[in-house]
Amino acid sequence: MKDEIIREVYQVLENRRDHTIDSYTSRIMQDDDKKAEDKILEKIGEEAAEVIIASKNDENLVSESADLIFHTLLLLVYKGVDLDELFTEFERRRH
Ligand SMILES: N=c1c2ncn([C@@H]3O[C@H](COP(=O)(O)OP(=O)(O)OP(=O)(O)O)[C@@H](O)[C@H]3O)c2ncn1[C@@H]1O[C@H](COP(=O)(O)O)[C@@H](O)[C@H]1O
Repeated sequence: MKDEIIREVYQVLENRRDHTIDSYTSRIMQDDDKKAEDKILEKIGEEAAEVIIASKNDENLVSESADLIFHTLLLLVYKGVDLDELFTEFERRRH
């Protein structure tokens, strides 16, 4: 199933967090305490703005949304949230 890619990427990000390598996600998560979190939060802010612009211009909406979702997942991994917590939250809201 295509939606398995989210779980797959999440696992890669957890791995990057726990086993440092020379890569974008690994590097951003290894920054000292507050700095790492601030960098990820800054990216989320930028990507959110890019989604707004993409929507208004009817251009690159899928790609910009993927960037925003990706960086949100990165934040959850950095903060130690289990992916199932996110899925459970969506299930809880389902009516
Ligand atoms: N899905 C993504 C993904 N989406 C976006 N990005 C990166 O996020 C960064 C910021 O995106 P931007 O659009 O802001 O690009 P930019 O303006 O060049 O960014 P800056 O670095 O200059 O801020 C870029 O370096 C993108 O390559 C991603 N990097 C990684 N992944 C996934 O995460 C996994 C682990 O990544 P690595 O740590 O690179 O191995 C990969 O296998 C992928 O599946």
